[in-house]
Amino acid sequence: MSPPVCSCAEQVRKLTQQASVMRREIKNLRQQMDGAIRAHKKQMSSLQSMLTDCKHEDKLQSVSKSPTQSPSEIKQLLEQGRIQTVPIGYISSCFAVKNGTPRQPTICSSSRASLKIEPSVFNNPEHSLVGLEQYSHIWIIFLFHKNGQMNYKAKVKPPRLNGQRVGVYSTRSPHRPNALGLTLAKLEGITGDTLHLSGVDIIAGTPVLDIKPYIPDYDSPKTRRDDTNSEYRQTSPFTDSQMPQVMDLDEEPNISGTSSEPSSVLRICPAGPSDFSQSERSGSSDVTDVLAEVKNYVKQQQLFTESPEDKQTDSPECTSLSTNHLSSSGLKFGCEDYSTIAAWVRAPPVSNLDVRFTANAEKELKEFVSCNSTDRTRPKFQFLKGPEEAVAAIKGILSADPRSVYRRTRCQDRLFFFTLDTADITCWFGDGFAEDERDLTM
Ligand SMILES: C[S@@+](CC[C@H](N)C(=O)[O-])C[C@H]1O[C@@H](n2cnc3c(N)ncnc32)[C@H](O)[C@@H]1O
Repeated sequence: MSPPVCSCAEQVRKLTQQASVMRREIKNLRQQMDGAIRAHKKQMSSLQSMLTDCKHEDKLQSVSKSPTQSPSEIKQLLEQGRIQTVPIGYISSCFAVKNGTPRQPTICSSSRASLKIEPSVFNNPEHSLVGLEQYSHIWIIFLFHKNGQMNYKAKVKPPRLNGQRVGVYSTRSPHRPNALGLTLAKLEGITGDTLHLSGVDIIAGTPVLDIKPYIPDYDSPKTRRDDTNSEYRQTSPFTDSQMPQVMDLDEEPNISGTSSEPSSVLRICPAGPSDFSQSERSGSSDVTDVLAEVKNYVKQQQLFTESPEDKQTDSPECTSLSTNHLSSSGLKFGCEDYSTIAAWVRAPPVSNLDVRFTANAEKELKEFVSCNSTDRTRPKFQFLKGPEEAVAAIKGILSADPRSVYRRTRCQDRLFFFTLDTADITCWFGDGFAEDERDLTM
């Protein structure tokens, strides 16, 4: 029996109604979903911009502030000179530890190091170096991070002053408030985000806070180096009789001269091929020279303080200047344009030391190959380009006597060890001469 027509039509009507309800529900759901998607998108975009802000904030924080500081606090701290610094990179160096590291870069121009700019400081660290390749030298501002307890005193005893105290700010001592070091290094080249340097006095792992190009026009006042009267411009607080007490600072020993006094002559026997075994003696610097220089200096000072009426200016360093009249301070205009340094820095009464190599050390050093070598059978330097550079570095370091005053004056032990690049150096300091039976070891 077939169903009645009316009930079928009724069913169709009900189904049609249900379908239309369902369509409405679907439409509603779609609208809700669209709304949700829009809201989600909006939320995502605001989250994204928050994230960008956070990243920017993080970067700023990582460079100059602690995470807890707000921008206004940072501004305030900056104005007070109390910002927290963050290294722009860390030094890789042929000097692993302080012992045996030259006291100034000029002592050891063949030393090598590199500095990679931290990616946390710039998104593209290599961009920060664009243009720097045009300079031959850069200033490196770094932290003496191995100063231990950060002790510092107003007066320090530089090693080469044999116990004498001077004001910390008249020296380049690492032990100073803020423990900041300043080195003028040679820029050998740049590859990507990495600077290749030579002539450094900085140990491996040293945090670098800043680098700047060396621009002689800005950084170097006129000197009398190219002038035969240069010595006359040096200032010294010491009289002739005091002079011998002042035995140079460790900071800038004069490396042009070698010792002429038997008591200070060293014979050092760690490393070096035979053709380098005798130090090339260049120039001479002894106490007599320094005293003569100081006498000249004192003479010049007297000339400066006399009035023009008393004395017609004919001092050697001023005759070349067109303005020879006196300033209000009593100094001649023009003369003060020239830089002056303490006499005991420019020409220290302490002579440099002679450096010699034993045959065995020469032989062992010759075994070393350059950092660029592919020879795996021989000991290889990590930074140095070969034995010649190592010899130059060793001579520079030892001729300036890297020992502490205590070690030099109180210890019986004349042996001294240090590490240069991948080579361990053993040497012997002696009066006049000494033997070295030790080997250069890797
Ligand atoms: C006398 S300081 C001079 C440094 C720089 N040229 C200056 O004038 O500020 C050089 C000595 O500092 C020491 N030194 C180097 N790097 C250091 C570091 N990261 N922490 C502590 N001492 C360091 C080494 O012993 C080196 O002989």
